[in-house]
Amino acid sequence: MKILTGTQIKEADRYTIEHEPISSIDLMERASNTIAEWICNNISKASPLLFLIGKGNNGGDGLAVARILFHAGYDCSVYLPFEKEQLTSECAVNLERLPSYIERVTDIKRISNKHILIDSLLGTGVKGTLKEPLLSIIKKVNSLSNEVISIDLPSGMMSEFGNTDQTVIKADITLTLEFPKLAMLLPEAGEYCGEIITLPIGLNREYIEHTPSLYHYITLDYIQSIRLKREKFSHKGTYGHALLICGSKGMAGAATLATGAALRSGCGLVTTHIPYNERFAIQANYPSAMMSLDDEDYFSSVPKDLSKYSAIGIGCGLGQEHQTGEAFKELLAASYKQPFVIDADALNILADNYHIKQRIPENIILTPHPGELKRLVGEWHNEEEKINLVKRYAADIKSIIIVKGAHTMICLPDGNCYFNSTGNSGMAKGGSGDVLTGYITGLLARGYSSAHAAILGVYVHGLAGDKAAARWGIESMNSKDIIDFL
Ligand SMILES: NC(=O)C1=CN([C@@H]2O[C@H](COP(=O)(O)OP(=O)(O)OC[C@H]3O[C@@H](n4cnc5c(N)ncnc54)[C@H](OP(=O)(O)O)[C@@H]3O)[C@@H](O)[C@H]2O)[C@@H](O)CC1
Ligand SMILES: [K+]
Repeated sequence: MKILTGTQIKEADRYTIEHEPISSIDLMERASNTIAEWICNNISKASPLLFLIGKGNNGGDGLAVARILFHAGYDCSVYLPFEKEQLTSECAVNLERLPSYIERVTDIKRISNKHILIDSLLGTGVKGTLKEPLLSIIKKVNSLSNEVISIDLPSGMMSEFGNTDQTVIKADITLTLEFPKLAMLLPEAGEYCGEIITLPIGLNREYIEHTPSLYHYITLDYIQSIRLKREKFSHKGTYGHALLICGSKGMAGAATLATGAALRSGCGLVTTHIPYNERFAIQANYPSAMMSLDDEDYFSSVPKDLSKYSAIGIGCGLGQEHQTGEAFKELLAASYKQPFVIDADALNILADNYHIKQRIPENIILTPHPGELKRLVGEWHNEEEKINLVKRYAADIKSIIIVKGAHTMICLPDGNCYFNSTGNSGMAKGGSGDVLTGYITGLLARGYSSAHAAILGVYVHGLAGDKAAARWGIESMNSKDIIDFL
């Protein structure tokens, strides 16, 4: 799913009104019906709803939803801190349509803690730092313990960048219209959204298809469209051979997790290159994997006959011994330009070694967490700068960078960025990255292109994490549980 900018969304709004055709007020009504339907299906009528209304069309949505839910039997009241003359025309029409039985709250200090607050103060129209009276209202709301549901965006949040010092409503749920907005997926302010629910409101398909965007949200439909079929008349040779170069003294766990994940990818064979003394964990846990053994307690010698491997993953638990760096260099020189995944210590070796950066083949996949990313691309001061640094580095090495975190971002060398829609904070634990590296290496061996392996790998890894969280709880789940659900 494309992610359009706030400006593009306004244009899509205008285009839809002109070409469907539909009037602006009817489009607002359609959006409001969709929002109201979601609330009817998910929020009990026992909870009183207090609508916080702004003077723009986001406020218009709030007033229309209040009316629809009132007629559906909800206990609704509204708080409107503006005069009628200040409202946009659609907002004013919806104020006129509001049944007089709906209570008008005049003092925000009188909100009871039983109310669910429906935040429709500001949507995509916000510009710059917040002005009064909204600044004080949003600060007040953030000091309360009430549940908050935001319409379109948590009020105050700008759709793309510039949220570093912005005051934003802290929502528990955000019902966003048509597309998630880029800022919702970035660490700067993404935390303010709570759970993100995307509600289609029927903006013009043709306009959306023809509007260029470098940003995409990964959906299940897209994942299903890129999945490869498994042939009936096939054998293990059909599905590729993954080589993992992982583990060092005391770090056999990382290699074991990567191996287990690669075995779930659908590839035909998995070989793990690991120090001889660390081989037991893999033998005991994953008899389906083969091993290539290193005489040292760390990666020191390139596995024999690299031509038989269709993809190579290197880095999990590797350590940063000098000899490991040398062996990495030899590996790159001896490889047959197979697709690579480079993770963890191998990324740190890459960041510190210009000669290795010069030798890496094109179209490989780098999987840094934020600390490793800084070593690769340098420091940033805000999300816009970070994304630009990542795009530049990906273009420079003509490869894919997976920036791990909430809504993991996959940046392709052509500048397209895909944001993940699966995963949870229970995955922020040791070993999750090893599972991802093993799984993506397996997908590359299985025959996926680098871009598809990265996108599919990240999505399925997050989905497995969500299933592990449902089974064990977000606190208790650990990285090995993710493998069980791949
Ligand atoms: N996309 C679609 O297809 C559809 C979109 N729809 C809905 O429309 C919403 C967008 O509506 P919108 O454009 O009227 O803007 P909105 O967010 O309500 O705010 C505008 C007001 O904010 C004010 N303001 C600005 N900055 C401020 C600041 N820093 N601090 C304080 N105030 C500030 C500004 O006032 P001003 O500064 O100009 O005095 C202006 O009056 C969108 O999010 C969605 O909910 C649906 O109805 C149907 C289909
Ligand atoms: K809002």
